[in-house]
Amino acid sequence: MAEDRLRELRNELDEINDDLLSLLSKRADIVQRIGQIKQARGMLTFDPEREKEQLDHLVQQNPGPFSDGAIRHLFKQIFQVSLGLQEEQRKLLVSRSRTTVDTVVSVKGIEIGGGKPIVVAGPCSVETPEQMEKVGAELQAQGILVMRGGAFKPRTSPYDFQGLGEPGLRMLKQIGQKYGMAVVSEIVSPNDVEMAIQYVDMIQVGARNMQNFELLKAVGSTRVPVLLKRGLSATIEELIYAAEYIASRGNEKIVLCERGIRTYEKATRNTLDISAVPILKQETHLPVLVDVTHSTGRKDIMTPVAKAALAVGADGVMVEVHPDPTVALSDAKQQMNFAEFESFMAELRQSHMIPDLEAIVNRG
Ligand SMILES: O=C(O)C(=O)C[C@]1(C(=O)O)C=C[C@@H](O)C=C1
Repeated sequence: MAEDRLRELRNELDEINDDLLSLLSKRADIVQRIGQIKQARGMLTFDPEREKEQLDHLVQQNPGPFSDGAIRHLFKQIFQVSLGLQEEQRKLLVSRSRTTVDTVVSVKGIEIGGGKPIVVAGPCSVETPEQMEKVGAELQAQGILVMRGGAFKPRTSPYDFQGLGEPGLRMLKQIGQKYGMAVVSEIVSPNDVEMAIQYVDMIQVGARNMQNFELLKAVGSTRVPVLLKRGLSATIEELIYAAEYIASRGNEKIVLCERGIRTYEKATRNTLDISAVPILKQETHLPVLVDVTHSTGRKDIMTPVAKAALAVGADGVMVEVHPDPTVALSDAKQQMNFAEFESFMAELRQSHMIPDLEAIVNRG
C-alpha cells in the first residue's frame, strides 16, 4: 500500500518537474529576448534592481513551506543562469561570430589582413635625425611599407631612455613621408592621442597598456587604425575584450599583435604563444601580427620564428631594425642591424612567405 502511494507521489513529482522544466525553458526564452533588446540598446545584462524587485515580490507571495531564504536562494540561481544565457548570446563586435569576412585594416592605403602578409619594421626608439634617415632609406630599399618607431617608451626603469615624445613623432612622420611608408608609434597616455594622430598613421597600444581602459576608450574614439599588443600576462580572452573596448567606441580598425607572454622560460625574452595566432583568427575577424623581436628577444632565431608565425596564419610580423644596435638607446641586444635585416627579409621572400620585392615596388 505504502509502496503504491510512494510511486504515485513520485509520478506526481515527475509531472511537476516536467512542468517546471517547461516553464523554465519558457522563462529562458524570454530572458534571451530581453538580452537581445539590452544588447541593441547597449545596456548592461546584470540588473540588480530588477532582481531585487522580483525577489521581494516572490518572498511576499511565498506560501511556504520553503523559507524566504530558500526561495531567494533558488531564484537567485535562476537569475544567475539567465544572466549566463544573455552573456553567451552577446556577440562581441570583434567576434568571429559576427562575420565570416576577415577585416582588412587600411593604414594609409596599405592593407593589413588582406592575405598579403607584411613586415612592419623600424627602430625600437626614434633617436636622432641621422639614425632615422638611415633606417628610412634601408627600409624603403627592402620594400617595407609600414615603419615603426617609439617616441613614448614605457621602460621598466624610470632612469632608462623614455623617448623623445612629440619631436620624435614629428621625425618619424617626416621620414615616413620621405620614404613613402605609413608610420606607427606607441602612445601611452589618453591625453596624447589627439596630438599623436597629427603624426602617426596607426597608434600602437603597447603590452603594458593593454588594459589601460581610458587609453583604449580614447583610441576607440578616433578613427585611426590601432595596433593592440597583447599584455605581458594577458589571456587571449583579455586581449579580445581589450579590442572590444576600442570597437565599442566605434573604431573597428584594429590589428591585434601577439608579442609573447611571461612564463618561467628564460631562453627567450618572452614565450611566443604561437597558438594565439590561429585562435585569434578563429575567435575574431581582426588581422593579427606577431612581434618577433619582443617575443624572442633573440636575433639568432628571428627568421624561423617569423616563418612559424606566418605559417600559422599571421597577417604579418614586426621586427626592430637599427643602423647600429650596439649604440641603440633601448633594446640594444635584440634589434637587427641592416645586414641581419636584409638576410631576414631575403629568407622570408625566398620561402614565399611575403610578397617579393618587385610586387611591392610596383604596387602603385
Ligand atoms: O529583467 C531583466 O532585465 C533580465 O535580464 C532578466 C533577469 C531575470 O532572469 O529575471 C536576468 C538578469 C538580470 O540581472 C535581471 C533579471
